[in-house]
Amino acid sequence: MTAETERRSPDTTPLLRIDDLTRTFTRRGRPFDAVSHVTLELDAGGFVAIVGRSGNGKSTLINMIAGLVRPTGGSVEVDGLRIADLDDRGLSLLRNRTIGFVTQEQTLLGNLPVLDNVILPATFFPDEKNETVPSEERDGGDGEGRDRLVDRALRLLERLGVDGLAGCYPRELSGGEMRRVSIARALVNDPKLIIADEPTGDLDADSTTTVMRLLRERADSGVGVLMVTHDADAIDYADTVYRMDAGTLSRAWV
Ligand SMILES: Nc1ncnc2c1ncn2[C@@H]1O[C@H](COP(=O)(O)OP(=O)(O)OP(=O)(O)O)[C@@H](O)[C@H]1O
Repeated sequence: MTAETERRSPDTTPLLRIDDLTRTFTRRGRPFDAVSHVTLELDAGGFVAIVGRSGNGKSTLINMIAGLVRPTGGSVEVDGLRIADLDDRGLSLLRNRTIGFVTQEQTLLGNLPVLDNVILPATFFPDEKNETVPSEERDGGDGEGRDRLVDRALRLLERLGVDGLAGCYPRELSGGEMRRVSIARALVNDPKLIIADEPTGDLDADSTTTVMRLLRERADSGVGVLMVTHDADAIDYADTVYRMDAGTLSRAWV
């Protein structure tokens, strides 16, 4: 860890700090700010929802938080680490261990059954220090560690009402079932920060309640949750709601 990437004191640092974040794209020769000078802090245990019309920059914002899109200006710090200071491996580790990312698109691996998809994040980086996952579960390999990991994954799948699909392949699942499996995969490593892009897209009312109660519980237990949503029912579970409009973020009173 270099001086620049040294982790700051968790006592003084919010879990997520976004400072003057901007991303400019160029389309048909004309530059525009998809995200424009956004500043936001999220503490451990906080639950923030971001709403806004399609194309207003929400996905670009959360992709910058996850280090998938590089900012044009400003900075993102997650758990005391500046995203811009991390190399590819550092970013992968952060995404794997600190952030649980529920993407808008379906990203389950088609050649693996549901259960293997869910435990996959816990099988990465077997030789790295991992503070969130008990050591005996880190390798996801043979023996007791794998059994516990499988137990944890099955409990999450059960909680989300899709444990009966553990042996199925993604192509055999509906959109809403895939969404719930993706949520289980995002939570399996007990992330400190959950970023969820439309986590209730494709879900019926009962499944929406199940998912939102799970996210709320995680927040109540000290996890930071940042959710992008169009779903009025989902918004009710957040502490604070922001609106994204033409790349800028402001408090929404809903
Ligand atoms: N790589 C890119 N190059 C050029 N323009 C882009 C690129 N990615 C996104 N955009 C544009 O940036 C704007 C913001 O896109 P973004 O996907 O962040 O919106 P969004 O609010 O998440 O929309 P939705 O709710 O439909 O997912 C859109 O106008 C989009 O067309």
